[in-house]
Amino acid sequence: MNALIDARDLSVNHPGADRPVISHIDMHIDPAEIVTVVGPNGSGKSTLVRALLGQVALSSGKVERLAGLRIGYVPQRVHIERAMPMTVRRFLSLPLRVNDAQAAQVLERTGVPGLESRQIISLSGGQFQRVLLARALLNAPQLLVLDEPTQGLDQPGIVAFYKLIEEVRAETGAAVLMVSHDLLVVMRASDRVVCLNGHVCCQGTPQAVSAAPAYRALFGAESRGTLALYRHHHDHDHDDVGHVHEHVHGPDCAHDHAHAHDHAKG
Ligand SMILES: Nc1ncnc2c1ncn2[C@@H]1O[C@H](COP(=O)(O)OP(=O)(O)OP(=O)(O)O)[C@@H](O)[C@H]1O
Repeated sequence: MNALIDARDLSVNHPGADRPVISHIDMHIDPAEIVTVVGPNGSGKSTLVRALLGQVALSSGKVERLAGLRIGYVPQRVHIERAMPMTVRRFLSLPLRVNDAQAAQVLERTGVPGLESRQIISLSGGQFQRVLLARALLNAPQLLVLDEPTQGLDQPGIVAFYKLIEEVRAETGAAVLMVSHDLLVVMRASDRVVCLNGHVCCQGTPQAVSAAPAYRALFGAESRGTLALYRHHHDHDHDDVGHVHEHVHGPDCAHDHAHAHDHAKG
């Protein structure tokens, strides 16, 4: 089946920056898969997502999106919307007008039924994220794009949110592209993980990425938790963990080589 998005050799230079924020990235999103982008602050995750959506100018490369692709996008910075005096019902009708039944149904689906008359500003962080997800689902997206959807949620809230995402994927067949800092939960809930630090350090199944030196170097102590998650199951021969694609550094790399030392150490 055709990829929903296929990107080749993507580089983005923000105005005034002395080097590319992201460089030479190849990436694709297939139908119905959950792909999560992880990486340190400032590693270009949001820029990559916006480049895939055609929202930033590319300095190199090409992005192909399936013709007519329906995308439900929840951007990272929605605090302005949140501060506006507005009911949930009205918020759901922006920009796409929906009827009461559709609004009620989508709120039910995202686990926050009956919130229509509540002011956006009065919602808890977890309720607000579910309302954002509800709005993103209204145009029956083939691809949901969620930029740090669990920011500000506590651990049970994070786990519950990812569970909801998996349910939505199973029901609708939508692919999901996420940016996240919740390494442990991401590893459980994703089909594929892309580890970013200006360039793609490594990508593959969660299991393969969690064992990759580049991932371990980038996330240090935090990565041990995700590796342990898989080691736990490795009391038998297990070659089929999927392939990890690691970036090979060259003389033209314009990015931070922090993790290259780890390769050298073996
Ligand atoms: N529109 C812009 N103009 C100039 N610089 C930008 C712009 N957007 C992002 N940047 C810079 O590009 C770098 C990468 O930003 P980006 O938001 O893509 O990273 P991120 O990995 O999503 O970060 P975080 O985890 O903190 O959200 C940062 O140094 C940021 O300041």
